[in-house]
Amino acid sequence: MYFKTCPVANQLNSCPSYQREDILESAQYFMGVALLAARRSRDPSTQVGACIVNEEKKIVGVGYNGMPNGCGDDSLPWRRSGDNPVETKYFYVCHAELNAIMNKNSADLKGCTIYVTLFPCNECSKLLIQAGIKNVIYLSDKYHKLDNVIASKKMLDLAGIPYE
Ligand SMILES: O=c1[nH]c(=O)n([C@H]2C[C@H](O)[C@@H](COP(=O)(O)O)O2)cc1CO
Ligand SMILES: [Zn+2]
Repeated sequence: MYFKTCPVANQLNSCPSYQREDILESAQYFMGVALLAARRSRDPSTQVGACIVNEEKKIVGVGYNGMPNGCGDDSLPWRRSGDNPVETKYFYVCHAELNAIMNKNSADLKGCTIYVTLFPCNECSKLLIQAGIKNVIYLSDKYHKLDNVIASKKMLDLAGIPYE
């Protein structure tokens, strides 16, 4: 049993078995890392972060949505709509999940959990499934009515990957 205040000396930290108890839970920590990564995104409307964690609870990949490497942050559009889809961001932006997978520092991602601030789209779910990710933890599901998210959930269900 551990005490915040040592019951013997009635003094903080004086007990050899003292340890802090109000620590961040691991799920909060990993989602916190995803949220911090999202803050690196230059997308003016939606910033997404992803943090991939292995079965030993070690972070093995982090990413956020951004333009492809070498394409220059000012060379491609960030707008959401326009007369020509080529002039919107959607053809270009690399999703947070893709970047987290590509940034992995382990041989593979089999059995990993992904913490992601926005529910993965259908393309990202394909990547997660093929990479061997076994669990999805998300914060926002703001696009749950969109077909791509419905399709995404369909694939995750079929692949036996829970999301919560
Ligand atoms: O799975 C995802 N991962 C991800 O990084 N994104 C990014 C792509 C865009 O930069 C942004 C969505 O933009 P918007 O909300 O303006 O449509 O979020 C979007 C999704 C799902 O839509
Ligand atoms: Zn996606």
